[in-house]
Amino acid sequence: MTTTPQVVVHRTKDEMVRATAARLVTTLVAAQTDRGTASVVLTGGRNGIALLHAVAASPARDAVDWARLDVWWGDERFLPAGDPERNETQARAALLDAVPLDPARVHPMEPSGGAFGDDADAAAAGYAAELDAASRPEDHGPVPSFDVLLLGVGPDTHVASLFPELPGVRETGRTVVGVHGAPKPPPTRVSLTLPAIRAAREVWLLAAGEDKARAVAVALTGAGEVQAPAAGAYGRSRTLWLLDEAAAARLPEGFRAPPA
Ligand SMILES: O=C1O[C@H](COP(=O)(O)O)[C@@H](O)[C@H](O)[C@H]1O
Repeated sequence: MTTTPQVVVHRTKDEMVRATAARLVTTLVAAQTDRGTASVVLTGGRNGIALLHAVAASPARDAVDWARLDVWWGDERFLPAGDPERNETQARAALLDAVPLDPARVHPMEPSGGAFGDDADAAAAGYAAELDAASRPEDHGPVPSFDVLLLGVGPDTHVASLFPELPGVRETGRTVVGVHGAPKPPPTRVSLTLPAIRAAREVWLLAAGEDKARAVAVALTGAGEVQAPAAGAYGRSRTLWLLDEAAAARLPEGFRAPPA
């Protein structure tokens, strides 16, 4: 099922990030109230990491029971463990090291030189197996029903490490793929596929800044997902685009949610 995207526009990137941090805390607390546990899929990139810094700085963060949160990643730059460009390294520095998570519930993608050596495809298959092992009968598939899946939107409309026209965005069978020849460095990556992304209850796409305005407009006005991967990212219950004014600047009239 495709959920109709809801577009929320904040005045500035800073407001977008702080409001999204509050929204994330509230959503995770609600999931823990309803189901006893919660799960989040993290993104890298400027906005995704800024969001984690904002959660860390929020006094409300203690409302989350961090020990009952499963943390996954939507994509990873296939680099050695601890490399500053790895999404995991940045997420740990921004938030994860500051909150009392259960280490067994934190699921980074393998680094290069790790359990799968330099084989990104094997690392992808390993992550797919980890997701499969974590999924329950009620998930109806090989991926858990994540509560919130976060995606930064690249200026070329990429999400996770699914880039326009590369094979990963066309994948319909596997839940995780190795990515080779990515146009944004590093060229080798590991990424959830669109079917895995769509297993999430809520998918939140983050974009701020004028360099994202074209991508936002293209993805929301009928582009195909092979040419504009962000167009194919949606959640089972909700798809939210969280923007600042600069990123929303090229959207036609009528796309914004009415002010709350
Ligand atoms: O390389 C990546 O880029 C995207 C978007 O990043 P941004 O800095 O343009 O917002 C990000 O979503 C992805 O996780 C990351 O690996």
